[in-house]
Amino acid sequence: MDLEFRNLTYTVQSRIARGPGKQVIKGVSGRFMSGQLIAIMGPSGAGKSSLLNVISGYKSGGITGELLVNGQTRDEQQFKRSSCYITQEDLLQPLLTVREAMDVAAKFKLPKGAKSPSEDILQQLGLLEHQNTKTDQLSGGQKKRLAIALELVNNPPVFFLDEPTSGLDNVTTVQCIKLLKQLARQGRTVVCTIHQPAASLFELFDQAYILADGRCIYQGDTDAMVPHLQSVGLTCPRHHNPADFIIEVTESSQNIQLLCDEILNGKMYKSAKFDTVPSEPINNMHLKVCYQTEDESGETEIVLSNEKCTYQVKQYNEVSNSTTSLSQMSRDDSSLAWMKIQKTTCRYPTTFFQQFSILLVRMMVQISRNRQALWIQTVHHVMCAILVGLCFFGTANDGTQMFNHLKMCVGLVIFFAYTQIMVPVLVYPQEVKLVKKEHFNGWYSLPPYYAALTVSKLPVQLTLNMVFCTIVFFMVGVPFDVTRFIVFCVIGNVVSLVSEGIGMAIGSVFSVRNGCAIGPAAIAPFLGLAIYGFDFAHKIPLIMNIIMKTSFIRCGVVAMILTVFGFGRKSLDCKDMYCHFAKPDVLLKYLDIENSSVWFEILIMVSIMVAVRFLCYMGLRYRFAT
Ligand SMILES: Nc1ncnc2c1ncn2[C@@H]1O[C@H](COP(=O)(O)OP(=O)(O)OP(=O)(O)O)[C@@H](O)[C@H]1O
Repeated sequence: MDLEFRNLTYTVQSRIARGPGKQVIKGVSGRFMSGQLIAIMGPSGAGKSSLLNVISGYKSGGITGELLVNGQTRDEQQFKRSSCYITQEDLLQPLLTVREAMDVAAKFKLPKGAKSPSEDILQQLGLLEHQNTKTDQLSGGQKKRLAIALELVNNPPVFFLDEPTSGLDNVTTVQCIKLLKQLARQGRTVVCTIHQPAASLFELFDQAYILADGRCIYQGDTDAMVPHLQSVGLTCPRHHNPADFIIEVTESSQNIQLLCDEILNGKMYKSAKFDTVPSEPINNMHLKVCYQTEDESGETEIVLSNEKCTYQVKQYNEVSNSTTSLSQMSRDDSSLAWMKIQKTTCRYPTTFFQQFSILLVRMMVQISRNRQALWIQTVHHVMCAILVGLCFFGTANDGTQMFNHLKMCVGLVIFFAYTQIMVPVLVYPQEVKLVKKEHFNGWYSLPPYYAALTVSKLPVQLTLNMVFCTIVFFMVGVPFDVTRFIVFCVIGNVVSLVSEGIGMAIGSVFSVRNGCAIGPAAIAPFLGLAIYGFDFAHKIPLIMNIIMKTSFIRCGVVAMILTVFGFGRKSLDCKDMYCHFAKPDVLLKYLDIENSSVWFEILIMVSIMVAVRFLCYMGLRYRFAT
């Protein structure tokens, strides 16, 4: 697939300062041909990652200009199905083996019943011997290769990689770039950003696209760069790395301007194979009519429109003839054939329920293998339950301890709220990055992911909450009644699900650093409203009263008190001469909740839970769209 972009700009809007925004990419043009390995280079902050994100579709807002595929304005949905994006960070599903990760990718990406190519790909990429190693135990280079292998499962014709060599040593870097070159030689378009490669590495690339200050200062064959620089009076010293030299010359803004003007901000392509550099910009060459088709006999035919296009095809054949098998592969990978296949299939090769079940199984396996987290959660719940139980041990029937019972109800609700909000706030930002990558690369859609995420956590969460509630209930000595006990556990679980929803909503939108501060802060208003709502509910205007009733902590506490002291609870023992609150009804009246219904409070909490989980879903959609 040949990619082209014309007069591309990308503007980022500051979240804090208002204004026209910062233009990161400034009207650049360029084209990336299939069968080529292309390096986007430039000094730090030049806009390399931004350009890659824009061309790949990973970023979609704040963009102007034209994006074309095989010369035609591209259909974003269709293009996404034909390309994949490999992020700089090695985002791999933890706690799965290499083979399991590959098999999951194959299940998502291939139609049901299709033979999984996992073994062949692992063999080709030298990962077969590590197929039983967990993904988090792989070395940096192996992780990078696995990230590529996962996307190779459905053999997309376009690969985008953001700094694939970052964090790798020299030997592994060369191996990685050679692998990418091999992928390109098989007919794919492989575009990656890279930071000042060594001279030997630079030579491995077919094309260099150099950016400085958001503008293109060179586009063309890597071996044509030094002659081009010389032609504009910037002579690269002998034995100097050309990749270093071009970055060095960008220190001067005059050089940037000169080079940008020479290359027409990317409209010109410099080729070493041309004796004469084309005098006209490439975008006037009508390259769009140069594409491959497959007729009914399966033969690949090259359709040409003009002489300039013939050159491109000759160059392509020259490369692909170098090995017989690769030329065969390039036929198989004919971009048009790919487009034909993609047009007939929907966005995902699997249905909602298939995606849901694959995700659910994957999540359950990961949860069950995360022994450390399971132990920490279990110990936390049991220890806290025992501590609460010891604080209020056997006092449930003591009429003089009524206010301590109230404190216990408030304490239990706060325990569930804070325990459940912090885990997703800490874990979710990283998970969102990984899920965004998989979603962007067309593995699955958001609804089945979200459904699986919600369901997968329930068994462990509900079990631990039940354990906590049981220990507290019996240690404190609340009179046992089946309904009371079940409702007691239900309230704990509902409060924990609301808090988890709030934590997920925060974690999906904010980074860990911000989330840590926002998490507890998000609970605070509910807590404040709860306290305020108890003391002054009868003294404040109706509207304020309604707002306060939306505090899920207040609902939880009220429901908890109604459960502990309701359901026909008998009078408590009184060791003093007079116990004002020995009769539970007196306490409920004093708290102004004698007419409240435990079911109504639970209903409000369930509504809040649905609302926050919907907010979380919308937060994820927002993150994935930007
Ligand atoms: N969301 C954003 N908000 C504000 N500025 C941004 C945003 N995204 C990118 N930028 C700015 O755009 C410029 C280009 O960023 P980009 O990450 O594309 O550069 P880069 O060439 O990839 O840099 P590096 O090699 O250091 O990763 C930088 O000055 C960066 O600060």
